[in-house]
Amino acid sequence: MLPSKQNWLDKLLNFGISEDSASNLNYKQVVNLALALLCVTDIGMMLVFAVQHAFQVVAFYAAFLALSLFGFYLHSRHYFSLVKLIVPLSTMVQIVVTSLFFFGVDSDFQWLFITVAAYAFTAFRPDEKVLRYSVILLSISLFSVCEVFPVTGVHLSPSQPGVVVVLTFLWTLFTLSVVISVVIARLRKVNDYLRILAERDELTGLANRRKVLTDAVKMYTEALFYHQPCVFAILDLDHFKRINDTFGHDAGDLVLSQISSVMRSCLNEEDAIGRYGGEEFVVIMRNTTLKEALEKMDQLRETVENTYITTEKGIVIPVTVSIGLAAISRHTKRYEDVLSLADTALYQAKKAGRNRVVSQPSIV
Ligand SMILES: Nc1nc2c(ncn2[C@@H]2O[C@H](COP(=O)(O)OP(=O)(O)OP(=O)(O)O)[C@@H](O)[C@H]2O)c(=O)[nH]1
Repeated sequence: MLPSKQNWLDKLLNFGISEDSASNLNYKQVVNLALALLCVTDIGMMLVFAVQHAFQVVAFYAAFLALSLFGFYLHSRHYFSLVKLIVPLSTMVQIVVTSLFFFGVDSDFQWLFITVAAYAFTAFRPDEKVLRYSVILLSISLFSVCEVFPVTGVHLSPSQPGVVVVLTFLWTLFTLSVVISVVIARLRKVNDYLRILAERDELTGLANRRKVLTDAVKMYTEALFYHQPCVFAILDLDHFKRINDTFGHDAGDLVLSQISSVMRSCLNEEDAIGRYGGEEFVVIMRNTTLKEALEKMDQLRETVENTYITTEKGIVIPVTVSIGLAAISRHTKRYEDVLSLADTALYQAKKAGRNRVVSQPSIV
């Protein structure tokens, strides 16, 4: 099967980039993209001039193609800073020589300097301002040289400059849109990653308090809107302080993370679970009656009771959980009311001896 377009693009953008270079990731990807675009341009130019039998010019572009490929090699050998400079310098030389000596400035080929400026803005970090603005200034100067010395191209017939103008415009447009779309795609990925970080509890991998409460509001509203049953549960590990005091805080962390996975595995995809705080969790079961939720939570309680957490030192820690349940009803005006009822039920479960499930209202 052929790899998807996204796969190809990702492979190209990440060529020669190792895990440890995450802080430079976007800049390195822009350099890879620029190298790839340079290769495509050089191959295109070689074809154009080969058709015109201008083989010295073909050799000129072949040399720059080799330089770009060497750039990929250097990149894979971690000479990133060098490659980052080779790209704009190689591009500028090619644009100047092509404008002044091959196509002539009538072709407006020199407008490709816009892509060098775009590169300078996206490939150099904010702390590399000197390099960034040097490249931009050099591009502007060379562009001005091309505009001031109106040399007629030696390789274009009188009608051809117009075609080159159109192609230059299209290639600039294409290059800029590729750079912009890559930058936007990267921003989106970073954004998604940050959102996941902001919504996840680091220790347990479950949703954190903010996320599970957002889910609670959403599921509460949906249940009211579609007239579906929905149950909230608060789960609290029993005597957790004792676990910490007896086996140490690290063992407590281990219990929290492993019991979280066990609890998640007892739920459906549709159910939401999150760490409410400390050793307390919230579960929201959509489209579930109180009776069904009681059964499900009792199974979960039993599974936790039968799970023995073993520490690195081989110490086995028994864990139990108490659970309070409450369903959305016409008496509940806000999701906080349901949570508060579930909390009351949890208190009753604790008071009645722990390791049990109690609902509000209770059903026998
Ligand atoms: N290891 C560890 N302990 C935590 C964490 N968050 C909270 N705790 C501890 O959890 C304990 C909760 O204790 P309590 O609120 O007294 O509850 P409990 O001992 O479970 O007693 P009951 O709930 O009445 O069964 C406290 O000792 C907290 O320090 C955490 O992230 N890691």
